[in-house]
Amino acid sequence: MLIPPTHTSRFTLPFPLSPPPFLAMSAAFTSAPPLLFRGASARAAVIPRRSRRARPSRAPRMSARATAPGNALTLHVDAASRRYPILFANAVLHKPETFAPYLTGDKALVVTNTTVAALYLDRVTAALAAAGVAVFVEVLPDGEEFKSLEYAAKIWDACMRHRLDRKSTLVALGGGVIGDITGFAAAAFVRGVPFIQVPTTLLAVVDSSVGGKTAVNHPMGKNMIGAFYQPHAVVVDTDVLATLDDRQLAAGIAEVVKYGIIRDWQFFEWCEANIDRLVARDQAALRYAMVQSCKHKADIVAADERESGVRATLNLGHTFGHAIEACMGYGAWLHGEAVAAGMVMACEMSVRMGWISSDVTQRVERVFARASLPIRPPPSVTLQNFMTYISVDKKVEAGVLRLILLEAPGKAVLTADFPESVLFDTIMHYHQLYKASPGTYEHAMLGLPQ
Ligand SMILES: O=C(O)C(=O)C[C@@H](O)[C@H](O)[C@H](O)COP(=O)(O)O
Repeated sequence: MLIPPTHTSRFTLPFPLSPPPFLAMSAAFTSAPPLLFRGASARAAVIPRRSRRARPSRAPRMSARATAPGNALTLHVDAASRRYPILFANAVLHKPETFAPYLTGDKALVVTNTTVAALYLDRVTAALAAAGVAVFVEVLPDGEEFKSLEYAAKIWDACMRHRLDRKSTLVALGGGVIGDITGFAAAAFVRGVPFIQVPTTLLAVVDSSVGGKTAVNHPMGKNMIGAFYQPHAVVVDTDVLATLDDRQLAAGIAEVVKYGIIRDWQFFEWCEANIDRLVARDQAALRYAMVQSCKHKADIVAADERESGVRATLNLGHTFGHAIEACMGYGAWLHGEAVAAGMVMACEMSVRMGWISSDVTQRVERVFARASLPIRPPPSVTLQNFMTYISVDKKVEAGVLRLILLEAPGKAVLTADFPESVLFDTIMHYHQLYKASPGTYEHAMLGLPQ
């Protein structure tokens, strides 16, 4: 039996929680132990806060170093387990020299999806072959719903079939799903083979390809099965963004804006001022956004590779967002879309805690709305659904729920220092908004499944 610390209040929502319909067979949910809440009075901020009404953050000093001539740019990620480059260039996917420095053995397996294969697979396989390795290919279906153990096993089958060995390289050519599942397959195959990230979505460039979080989803929770496993290189060919559809572009913009919200308010203000350029794919604006985002990510990963502290702030909005993704069925909402709505919810909760003014939430909502991102959770995800998925969030420790909230504009904090009522009220706020004005609410969800 779990004995909670004395200052921790027990979670009071009725248990056992009911699973959403598509998980009705899952006994694991119905036997879930209660979450614990520390409550607002306890000493609980995991990353210490200075004062409740802290000032907006100034731009942090970033350590990622940039090298490379001309239009090309190389940043470095100094993770504790591996140092590796993020290469920015254009029109480089067909060039053997793009990959050659990072290939170790005599074989490479390119993992991609059906959409990306049609666009870029030929040039990547040609470049790898010209770099001197035997090249094999595994093409997965496109979508978050395929980021599962079943599809990771297909990658391992391919590794076995083609007799890959410890020096062989896996190449993840695609967006976040392909990067995460391939990285996970690389981490586990013969206990670890080298892999190269070749992100083809904005979200993968600015977020998932950097930092070594690899994983597959479990029906009960997003990214629940995975490993911290850094790539040997991240190759960003900025030309690939030209083929990205508008929805995918917006999903990436959500993660770009996140860096401003969590640690660099000046960058948020730059995003506010330049959101129309980003949406219009202005090359200079996109490049600036990508480089700034990767610098932030590299900086955080260098400080805290395995998320024992500051790295958790990258999870702003993810507790709510992951609940939306899992509850709606993986793939119904894109990750970036769910996280955008989740970030709005986290801001709203921070307002209710009295830590930031409502003006901050409104500004975040305006930027997301201009990028055609949802700023409301779907009404079909009930309070109980939210709590069911939140109960398996990776930031829950010893049964205590911890969230990323804002203590100031540009200053995120990992904290258990909130009463459960504020969390419930925040979630219920959206249900009340929906009831009061379904039409307006639907507009704020932009036609996504409800
Ligand atoms: O790199 C990180 O750390 C992040 O949390 C970045 C997130 O934006 C990303 O979605 C990540 O995959 C989420 O990780 P998880 O641990 O919440 O599953």
